[in-house]
Amino acid sequence: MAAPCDSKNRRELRIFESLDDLATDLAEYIAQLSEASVKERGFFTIALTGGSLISLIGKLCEAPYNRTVDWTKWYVFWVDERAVAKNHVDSNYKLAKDGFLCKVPILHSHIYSINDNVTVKEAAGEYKFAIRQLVKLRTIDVSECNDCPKFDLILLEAGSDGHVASLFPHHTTLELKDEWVTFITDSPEPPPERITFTLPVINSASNIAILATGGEKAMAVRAVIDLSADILDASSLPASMLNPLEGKLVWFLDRPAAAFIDTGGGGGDKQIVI
Ligand SMILES: O=C1O[C@H](COP(=O)(O)O)[C@@H](O)[C@H](O)[C@H]1O
Repeated sequence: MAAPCDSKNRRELRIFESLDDLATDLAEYIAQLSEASVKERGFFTIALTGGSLISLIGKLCEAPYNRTVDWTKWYVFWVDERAVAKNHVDSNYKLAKDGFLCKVPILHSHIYSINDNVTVKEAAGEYKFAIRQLVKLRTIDVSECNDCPKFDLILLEAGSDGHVASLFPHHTTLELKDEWVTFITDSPEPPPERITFTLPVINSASNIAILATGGEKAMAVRAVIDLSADILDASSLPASMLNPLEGKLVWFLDRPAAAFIDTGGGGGDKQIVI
């Protein structure tokens, strides 16, 4: 029986002068987590998302990481997927395959993409089943707080409305406590049908990295980071509901996205524990 855990809410902000600086630091951060997980558990389980994230992890495909990362120990998942064919321009799988997976030697059998040939309900069920099998084998670690899968790293990107994965403001999916994976048919952003991890799974990860780049995300970033304690209705801003139970949350921001938060003045790349 899992014991409830108190969230330590360990959060860190990393703010970069350029996207190139951000991408360099992000690649090093992922490579270090991969090395630590492989050393400790023999595997590295990572869940990807869509958006600009994939191009920002591109430096992992280059030297030194293309040689130093133990790619054969990687297991790749998706935090969310859109219900479109795998060769569709909106597919998060296609984005990751073309921009990242085809450039590194991850084993094909370790890539857990979401079925695009069945209904979203069936795809969510199949995906949950696959994850459950890997939890039983301890390829995916398990949270001692709630028996949820505990991914080594979940990568997210905040939308300008504060959504993360396919968890949108005020949506009932934000209330799910017992489901690992769910589906929606009414996404406010196209396409309407999507499959997504729930908050309990995301918050059970050992590490959550969330990216926000560009000025159009600055208001949402400010609301989550500076004002999160004052938000009366957290569901208006799903990114404010990221609250790792045992893990660590790191925000990767460029200057435009960090424009409205207090970074203590001065320029240069910054790392702030909050
Ligand atoms: O719809 C989605 O959006 C987010 C990123 O938001 P964007 O506004 O920067 O496009 C993405 O992370 C998520 O995987 C995706 O399905």
